[in-house]
Amino acid sequence: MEMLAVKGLTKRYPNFTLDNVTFSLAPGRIMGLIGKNGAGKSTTLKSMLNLVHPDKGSVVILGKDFKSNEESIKQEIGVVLGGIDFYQHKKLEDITAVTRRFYKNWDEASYQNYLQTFSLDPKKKVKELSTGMKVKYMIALALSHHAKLLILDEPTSGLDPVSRDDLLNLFRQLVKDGKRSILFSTHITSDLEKCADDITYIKDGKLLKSAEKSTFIKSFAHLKEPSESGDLTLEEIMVRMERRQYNV
Ligand SMILES: Nc1ncnc2c1ncn2[C@@H]1O[C@H](COP(=O)(O)OP(=O)(O)OP(=O)(O)O)[C@@H](O)[C@H]1O
Repeated sequence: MEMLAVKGLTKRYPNFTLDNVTFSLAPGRIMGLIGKNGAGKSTTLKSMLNLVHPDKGSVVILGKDFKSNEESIKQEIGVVLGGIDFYQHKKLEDITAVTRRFYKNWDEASYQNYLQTFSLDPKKKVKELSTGMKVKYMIALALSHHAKLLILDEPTSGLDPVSRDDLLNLFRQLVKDGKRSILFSTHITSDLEKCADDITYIKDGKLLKSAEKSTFIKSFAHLKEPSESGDLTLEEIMVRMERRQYNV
């Protein structure tokens, strides 16, 4: 069974349309959602989760239609969009106390274990955490209710190279038993060279390509210069696809 199947997702804003986006994610895999600023990555994630109401399309998560099973599916997924900056003055233990009540399958032993693993002090306030620690705390909350699908909007942005590498390693560990999958948006393409299995590329609100990483890269071979040997990097693919001409 697929972890996630998005079909024909469409969201119209006055000056932007997310247009008929379709992709799917299998168990045990990490998918990177890429696209330049304003391409529609966040709109894709928000529309999938009904945080903004899509005009068309269907989203099936863990075999169930999201719209008609929203409450039960939310118990089985972990979503980190935008972080926890609202709660700057709250202690982690207070945020956890609220979160814990929401999830029927909250696993306190797992939670305590993740706090230890990630060196998180529950007595600390959000404002006292580094960006990397905040992301790890959000992931600890998601994992403590045994989320099978993690959906993360730019989890590595603002992280230094060492913290980013650490988080990407964690992502690989999380999917290694084949029971979880991760979908995350980023414009740091080197993240994906390191850790993604699949790439979904949104350009101007449209799906340009969604495929397993090496297939994805090979499908852009036509962008290579005659003198270039080997595959293009994801960065080269994005830059060449998006390059604009200025008549100045
Ligand atoms: N609530 C809204 N009302 C109107 N337009 C919106 C709204 N939210 C987003 N948009 C528009 O939708 C487009 C896509 O935005 P979106 O945030 O999905 O892009 P993104 O790929 O996530 O960009 P970034 O990499 O900068 O985060 C933008 O043109 C944006 O202005």
